[in-house]
Amino acid sequence: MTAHIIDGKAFAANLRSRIATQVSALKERGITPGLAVVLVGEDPASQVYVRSKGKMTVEVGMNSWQHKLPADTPEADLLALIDTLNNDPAVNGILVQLPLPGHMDESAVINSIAPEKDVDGFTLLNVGLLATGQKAMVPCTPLGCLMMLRDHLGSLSGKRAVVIGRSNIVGKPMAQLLLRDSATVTIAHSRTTDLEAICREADILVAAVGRAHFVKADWIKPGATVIDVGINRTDDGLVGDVDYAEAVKVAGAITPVPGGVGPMTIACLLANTLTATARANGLPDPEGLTP
Ligand SMILES: Nc1nc2c(c(=O)[nH]1)N[C@@H](CN(C=O)c1ccc(C(=O)N[C@@H](CCC(=O)O)C(=O)O)cc1)CN2
Repeated sequence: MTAHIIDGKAFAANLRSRIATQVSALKERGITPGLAVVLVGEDPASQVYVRSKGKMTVEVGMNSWQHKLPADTPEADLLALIDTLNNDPAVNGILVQLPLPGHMDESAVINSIAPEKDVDGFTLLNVGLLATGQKAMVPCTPLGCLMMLRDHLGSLSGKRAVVIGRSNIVGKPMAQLLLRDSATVTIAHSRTTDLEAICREADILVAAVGRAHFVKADWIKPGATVIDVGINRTDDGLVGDVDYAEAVKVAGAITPVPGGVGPMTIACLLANTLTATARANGLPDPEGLTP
């Protein structure tokens, strides 16, 4: 028996089409959501992601602005740009593409974004709101994973979830979201002792460790749902954190790489931009786009 393949590409396309419908409805009320994306430097992967974000923002009917700054831009110039965007009422969402060049203080830059426009959900306020179970902007990648998990499993209540990875962008917020859905959550990482045994207890296994084929098939409980967040460029092309070819024979369901979590990241960015727009205009949160 092979696992059900969770098709993130199709799921994301469906999500974008629902977002486009809700954007049309807002436009009829004279409101056009707008997303500003800032890219500093010429990292090739970041350039691809930013281009893709701009294209999809326009496709769902939103306004899109892209600010591309040279790699040696002084941090003060970037902070000044963010301040301008914070004060522009046409801009509902602001995203600074990561990673930033080494001379910049990532935390200072992120926390200069107005929390209500922080569609990445990375500012301290949004991190704290999520951690305390309050209305927050939720980081896009974990939000996309949660949507796919709920769609596949229904209720997550009581399920044993293991998240491998403790990053601020994926691991920690993913764990918060699973906890919020009443899963029993373990955050593991590359230094966790007995990692394999811990993984084997998981009904839900989220791999976000950033190492190609790190998770082996015999770490997976038969029938478990496996979400692979890894994007690793190798000589064999783009691969995830899970040894997919073997894992697919053990898991009950699994996301592929590419075509799993990645496309959901951008769709959820658009979802967050719509949510930020609704909140800025005193409207209820859009249906089905927030946790
Ligand atoms: N400010 C942010 N920076 C970064 C984030 C983020 O959420 N906010 N996440 C990643 C990069 N990222 C979006 O920015 C991203 C990564 C991957 C994909 C994607 O669709 N991947 C495809 C494969 C594409 C390829 O060939 O490279 C897939 O998995 O199918 C979208 C967005 C780091 N920076």
